[in-house]
Parts: sequence; structure tokens; C-alpha cells
Amino acid sequence: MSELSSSPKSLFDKLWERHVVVEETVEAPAVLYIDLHLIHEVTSPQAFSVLDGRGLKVRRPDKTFGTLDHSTPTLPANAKGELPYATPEAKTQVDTLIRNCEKHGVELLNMGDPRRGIVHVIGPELGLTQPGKTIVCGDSHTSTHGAFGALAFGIGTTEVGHVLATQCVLQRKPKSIRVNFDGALPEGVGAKDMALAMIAQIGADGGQGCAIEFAGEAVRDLSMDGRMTLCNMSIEAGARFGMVAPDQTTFEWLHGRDYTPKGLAWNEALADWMELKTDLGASFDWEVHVDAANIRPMITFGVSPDAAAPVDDMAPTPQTDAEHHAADYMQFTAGKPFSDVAVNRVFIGSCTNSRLSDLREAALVMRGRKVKPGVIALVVPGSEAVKRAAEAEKLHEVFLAAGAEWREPGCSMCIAMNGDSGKPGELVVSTSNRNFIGRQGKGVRTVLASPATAAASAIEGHIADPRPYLFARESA
Ligand SMILES: CC(C)[C@H](C(=O)O)[C@@H](O)C(=O)O
Ligand code: SF4
Repeated sequence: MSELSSSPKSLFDKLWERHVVVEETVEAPAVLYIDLHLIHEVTSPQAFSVLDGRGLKVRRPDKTFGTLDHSTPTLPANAKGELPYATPEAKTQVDTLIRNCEKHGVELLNMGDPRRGIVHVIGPELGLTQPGKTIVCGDSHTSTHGAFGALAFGIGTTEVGHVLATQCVLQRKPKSIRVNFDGALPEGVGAKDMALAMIAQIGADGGQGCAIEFAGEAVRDLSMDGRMTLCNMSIEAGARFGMVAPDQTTFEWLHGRDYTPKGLAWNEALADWMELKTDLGASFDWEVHVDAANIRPMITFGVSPDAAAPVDDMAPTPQTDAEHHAADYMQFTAGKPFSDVAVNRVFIGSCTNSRLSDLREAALVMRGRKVKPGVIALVVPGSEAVKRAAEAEKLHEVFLAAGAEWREPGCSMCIAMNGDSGKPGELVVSTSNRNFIGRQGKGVRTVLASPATAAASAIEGHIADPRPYLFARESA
């Protein structure tokens, strides 16, 4: 194999080379073959219309997979079995994807399907996401799947059409960055804190359209859930791809899932996947080092994910016009501890932090405690499977006893397209990935945090450090 004989290559180089159908030239991008195309109701309707308008078929329905997540209600159906859609448009989006998938023979996780969930949760969960695959979706956080050593990236609606029609996409090879998390994470600090610390360090455009490989002791020590959280948030550093080389943690996690190879084919796949790592001496356009051993639980205080700081710090003094504007919007007073900031709502969910381990983390903090009166806390599992697993462990009882709401799976308040939103002026501590103005509702002030920090903030009614809760539980 050329991989063995030629110069050292990065994981990214290997993934890229395996999928190039036509090489990139000065005039034209490379043509990349796509192994898995995930679709959801928001970015697919227009692409299907173009396809239909030209009388084209979906080229590989067997490599295309749909789910419903963004516009779906998180409250259950009424007595007549009707789902409480927020708007007629939301229902139309859902109905359109159902129709398009039926027409083109694409498998869809419809409402009521026990496997349905957020696109970036169900792909891995079903084992559709695998090391070495090229995975695209008309969704920016497709980088999440890179946690498995896949080449996964978000594409636009036009490209969704291209992939439906040709199973290929045009791409220029981006520059590469290796982000090394040095040292082991301190107790009470997790993947979300790593992501926010990295983004604070390199900036919301520090990744500049690049492919990031995450490496180092703290990354190797992460669970698959943690790696997904990290790769998910590569996008918030401006990158398009985030990835972690697959290892034993990856293989064990994938083994036996619905769509992973079985028997002899599994062994063959494993042998191949083990090749998917960066060779010693491979070069990157940039190398970044993050001091993992000194990361503290993180929150954001501005309207861009790089405006992040340790939760036990105080609001910084704005310097630039943009920072002044952000500070005015967020109503954070410079020099005041973040723990002075009152919280109205808490959202635990999204493709960043809605997996079982995230819910366990939040439940660890909430168990036997009450959400501060007046605070609304929403816990939204990432998928039906996560919901079932959490209920099997009675985590929902912990949330309900604390006074939080336990909802049906979906994107929910991450983007508020389904009607789950905050009210103007409210401060929401959210485990999602974007704190953009108005994303969680008009005038809503979003503070990004880990599930533990969000849960602690729900209990205390102000931004709170989760460590006392976590340490108390661990030593109990
Ligand atoms: C709706 C969709 C296109 C969008 C995205 O691409 O990321 C959404 O998922 C988001 O998180 O903002
Ligand atoms: S959970 Fe949020 S970030 Fe993830 S796909 Fe849905 S809207 Fe996008």
C-alpha cells in the first residue's frame, strides 16, 4: 500500500486521499466520493426540488439516511395523536422530508421511530458513522462524526443536491491544524470545557476553514461522547473538520451497533481502521498546544463562542467596539464575578451535549436537589435511544424530582426552530454550541457551558461552578 511506502501522512491526508475521485487543480476543486449522506428537514427540501425539477434520482439511496430533528416538537402528541408543531412551516418541513424519502427510497427515522434523534447523535449511535468514511450533511456540526476518525463536514443546500445526484462533492483540500491537549484534565472538567478553552485560546476564526486533528493525553482519555463534543465544537473555532484518530475506545464503542460490520467483516474493518492515525513526523500547517491540565470549568460571557472564561472568574473589561456591544447585550458588568449573574432558564441538550454521559453528569449534580424557584430547566435527550437509556437508569426521575422538564428528543432550544425558546432579556445557560444573538429566542442572552455547569446553575439560580457538587458526590 502506498500509505506504507511514502512519506509520513496525517490522519487527514489519509482520509482525503482515500476519497479523491478527481484530483484538485488550480482551476478546479477535487471531486470527493461520499460514503454517507445524512439529511434532515431543514436543508434538504430545496435540494430535492432541484433534483425533481431535473428529473434526477438519488444516486445512492443506500448511502443516504434521513432524520427529523430541528423542527420537531419536544412535547408529546395530544390525545388525538397530533404533534404540537410550533408553526405550519415546521410541520411542512417534516412532511416534505417524509415525502421526499418515500419517493426516493431513502431510509428515514420518522416521528415515532425508536431510533430517531438529532442527526449527529443518531449517526454514531446506529454505527452508520465509522472510521475512514466521508460523511456529509447539510449541517455545520457534521464535524461531530470526525470523533470516529471519519472525514465529516457540513455542506450547503446546493451541495446537498450535488451529493444526492452524484454521491460526490467538490472540495478544495483545506489547511490542517493539530490541536494538542497537553496533560490530563483536572477532576470536574470535561470535553465541553476543553472545547471552550481551546476556542477562547485560538479565537472563533482560529481554525480558518481548516481540518483540526485533536491529539494529546486529554483527548486519548476522553470517552466517545467527549470526543464528539470536542469535534462538534471545531466549527465554533472556524474549522470545517474536526477529528480524532480511532483507537480501542472507538472500536469498543462501535462494536455490535446496527450498521457496523459483523463477524469476519468486523475484523477486516478493524485492521483497516487501525491504519487511520497520523504517522510520526507527519506535518501540519499549524500546531497548537492547549494546557489541558490547567483547564477549569468554562462559560461564555459574550455573543461569540470565543468569549469564554473560567466560571470562577469575573467578567472582563470590554476593549473593542464589538466587545462593548456584546457586554451591553449580555448585561455583564466588568469586574463582577460570573456567579453574580442570575439565570432564568437552563437548557441541557443539543448535538454537543445530549448523550447519555451528558445526562448522567447533569443528574449527578441535580440528584436530591431542586431547581431554584423561578428558573425553568429543560432536559432534552439527543435521541430516542438516549431517552430510553436515561429512563432505564431513572435519570428522568432525578430531573423531574428536581423540578426540571424531561422532553422528547430533538434540537429544541439549541436553535429554537421548534418553538422551544427563551423570552426577551432572559439569561439561558445552555449546553449547546452557539451563543449568537437571538438564536435561542429574540433578545435571549445565551451562556454556553457543560452539562454539570448548566445543572449547577439551575440549582443555584445564578451562574455556578459545578465542582463543589461533583466533588461532594464523588467523595460521598
Ligand atoms: C439548520 C442548520 C442548517 C444549522 C447548521 O447548519 O448548523 C443548524 O443545525 C445550526 O446548528 O445552526
Ligand atoms: S442540536 Fe443545534 S447545533 Fe446540533 S444540529 Fe441541531 S440546531 Fe444544529
